[in-house]
Amino acid sequence: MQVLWPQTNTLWGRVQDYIQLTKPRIILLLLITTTGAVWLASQGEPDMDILLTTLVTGTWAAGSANTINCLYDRDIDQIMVRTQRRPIPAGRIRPGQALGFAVVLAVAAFGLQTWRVNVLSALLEWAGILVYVLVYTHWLKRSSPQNIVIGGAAGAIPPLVGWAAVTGELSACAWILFAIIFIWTPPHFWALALMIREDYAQVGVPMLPVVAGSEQTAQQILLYTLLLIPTSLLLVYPCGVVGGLYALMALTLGGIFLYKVFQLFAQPEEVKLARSVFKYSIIYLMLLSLGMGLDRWPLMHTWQNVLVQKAVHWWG
Ligand code: HEM
Ligand SMILES: CC(C)=CCC/C(C)=C/CC/C(C)=C/COP(=O)(O)OP(=O)(O)O
Repeated sequence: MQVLWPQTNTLWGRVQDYIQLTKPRIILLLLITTTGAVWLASQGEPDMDILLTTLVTGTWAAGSANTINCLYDRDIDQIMVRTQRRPIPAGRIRPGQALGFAVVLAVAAFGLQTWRVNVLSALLEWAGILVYVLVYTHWLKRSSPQNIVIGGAAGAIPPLVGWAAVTGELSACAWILFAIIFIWTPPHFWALALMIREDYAQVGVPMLPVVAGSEQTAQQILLYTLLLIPTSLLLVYPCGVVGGLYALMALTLGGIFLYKVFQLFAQPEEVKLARSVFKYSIIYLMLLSLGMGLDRWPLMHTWQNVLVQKAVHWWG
């Protein structure tokens, strides 16, 4: 069968196609979690050069990983309704072009991050690409219903990159940031998979809702969400890198998450509830990262100390 590659005519159309390959909305959230880590590691006073360079190279590295994923999965992406119109399955970008683009992005990310920041953070960016491409996309996605639990480690690497960019090493607190996203990933993804499980079933991808059904998936979502809340608080104690404002935000955001997940647990077949959990998972992670930033905002820190002192005085 002859394959046609209808090219997009205008330059802007081509640029848009390449941007689409990188899954930019997902990158935005990855950058937000990276920024949260940079903020905490530098105690609210980040070096702007380090922050901006890490965000630029993080965009390139994640863009490279996502492009390779689009390339590798082009066979199933062509069949699933959600992914059919992506540039490779729709024939707007050739596989060879996508590969070249991904290699350039990965090499540029490594070079710039090593040159301007440090080699550990650059190596971690490459580790993110390798885990996502080899462990998740190649090894587990099509073979195990636990694919995203283990493969989810890739998406949890950006905070390690941010931390290493500032300190040149990985402390226990960096690993707690990693753990927060690692545990957040199953509720995030399985809620979505509940909504589109027919798509996955059609192409034989063994996502948990396809293999184990809605009830067990909702149960697993609940377990991970229950674990997520105490994990998010480890940054307050024993880490001590954030204080009361973050704790309040983590508890409130976690409480809302748990409420939504309980609703889904009660009615696991209700697609509307799964959609609500999926959308909220994104808002949760955005606001939790914002909470880290706000808590360590220099002025906010002073206010918190004053409030704590007043409270102690009042009670005492
Ligand atoms: C292995 C782990 C993960 C899997 C399997 C996964 C899977 C997905 C899928 C299939 C989508 C729908 C994309 C689409 O409609 O084209 C999605 C959306 C999204 N994911 Fe994840 N995800 C994972 C981890 C993450 C991580 C770590 C982040 C960021 C910290 C993230 C952020 C997002 C965002 C922001 C969206 C919404 C994108 C939009 O509005 O189109 N995901 N995820
Ligand atoms: C440090 C660094 C560079 C880390 C890379 C992290 C990264 C790119 C995570 C992406 C996670 C994600 C969107 C998985 C979805 O894949 P999928 O194949 O299930 O989604 P799809 O079906 O929409 O293609």
